[in-house]
This record gives sequence, structure tokens and C-alpha cells, in this order.
Amino acid sequence: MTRRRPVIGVSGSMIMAEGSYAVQAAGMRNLEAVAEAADCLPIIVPGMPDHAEIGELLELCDGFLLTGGRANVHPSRYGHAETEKHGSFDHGRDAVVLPLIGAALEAGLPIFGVCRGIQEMNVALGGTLHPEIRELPGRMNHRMPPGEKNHEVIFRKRHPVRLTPGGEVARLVGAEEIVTNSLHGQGVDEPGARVVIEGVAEDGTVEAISIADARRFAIGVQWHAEYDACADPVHCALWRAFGAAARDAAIRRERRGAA
Ligand SMILES: N[C@@H](CCC(=O)NCCCC(=O)O)C(=O)O
Repeated sequence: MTRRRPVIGVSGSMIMAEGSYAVQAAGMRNLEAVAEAADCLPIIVPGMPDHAEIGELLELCDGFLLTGGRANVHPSRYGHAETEKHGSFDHGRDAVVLPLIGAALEAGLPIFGVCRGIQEMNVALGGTLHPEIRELPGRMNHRMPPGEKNHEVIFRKRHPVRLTPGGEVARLVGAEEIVTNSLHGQGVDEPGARVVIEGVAEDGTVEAISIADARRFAIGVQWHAEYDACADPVHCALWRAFGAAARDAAIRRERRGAA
């Protein structure tokens, strides 16, 4: 049995603190979810490609959490031209996280993608994103209420998600229909190779994916599973499964080291 908690690399986003200091940040709810619901040690992976070497990250971490983030994956990453609708970007995060996803899958390390994270997983596997899904025919607005500051309102459950019967997410959470929060403007358009649709909203928006043939937990959700991570039974089930997969990866690594 491994004596240390598994280490989870948590993707950092570049933000400007006090308007002028460039900072790599990860929301505390993400870090708490990793520590409390998954029982792992969270460390922030900086979106700084010159300083976050993929091989070192794979040696250090037993799994990766791809967090939500306001900045969007740059459309050139999936072969589209940049438009105003694509909003703001975080090129450093794109440059670290997108190759990290393929490398972690190759190494059999678990990945959990949340909001921007599911979008990154889809792009890393060759898929595309739509910059503003509410403009697609029949789609609803999945964005948070504008100007709202109250987190109970921002993270309120907004729409049902139908999980694929017999799919991995339905199996993990023990349900085929759940209700989720919703804070995003973009969404999965063309699914990438190996991307398995695990859940859709009633308007057809992709809400959950897994990656075919992944050796361990590789799941992305479009909602914010870090909110109420321990108390919400759906969120809790996902974090526990992610933590268990990271523990398994850590134990195998320890055994390999001892052999
Ligand atoms: N930018 C993408 C992803 C949306 C997302 O992750 N929102 C959460 C941001 C929360 C935060 O700022 O930490 C999109 O708009 O679809």
C-alpha cells in the first residue's frame, strides 16, 4: 500500500492580479475537491510551456485535473480561424495542457476534465469546439447569469443531462438522468477520435465524455463538478472514482520503483 496520497496536477490558468501581476491560478474549489473528495494532493501545473516539462509532470503526478477557465482554447488548435466570438485566450495553458492530455492517456494516468477541461480533452483528441453554442439552432443559453456574484445562484442546477445508458459515467454515478449547473459559452462540436459521448443536455449539447481505450479514468464533464464536490452525490461519485484511479496509478508506480 502506498504511504503517500496520490499527486494530482491541477491545470493553472493565467490571470492578472491587481491588474498587472501575471499569476498562475487554480480555483480553491478545484484544489479542495482533489484533497477532500478524491483524497489526493493537489499541485498546480503552471501553463508555462518553457517551465512545465511534460515528462517531468508524468513522473511527478498520478493524475491530472483540467479545470474550468474563462479563456477559451485557441481555435487554431482545432483548425479554425480566430473570430471575436472566440473571446480571450490562454496560450500558455493550451501549450501545456493539450499535449499533456495525450501523454497522460499514453502513460495510463487518470484525467478529469471540468468545463474548459472537457473542451481541452476533445481538442487534444482531434475534435472541434463551437465558440457560442447558444447561437446554434435549438440550443439554449448555457452561460451563467450575467453580473451575478452569488455562488449559490451561479452554480445552481440549471438543466437535465441524459447519461448514456450503460455508459461509464452513468455507471459511476448510478443514474441515467441528472441535473447539472451550467457556466459555459463554448461546447464540443465535432467529437475527437476516441471521444465517447457519455451525456447530453436536452438541447443536444455534449455534457460528458470518456475516452475509448483509456487505461484509467478519463472523463470530462461540461458542468462544474468541483462545486459541492463532497455533498453532491453525482460529483462525489466522480471525484471518488478519479481518486481511486490515481491511487491505483500511484501504487503501481511504487511497485515498479521497488522492483
Ligand atoms: N471558456 C469556456 C469554458 C468555460 C468555463 O470553464 N467556465 C468556467 C470559468 C470559471 C472560472 O473563471 O474559473 C467556455 O466559455 O465555454
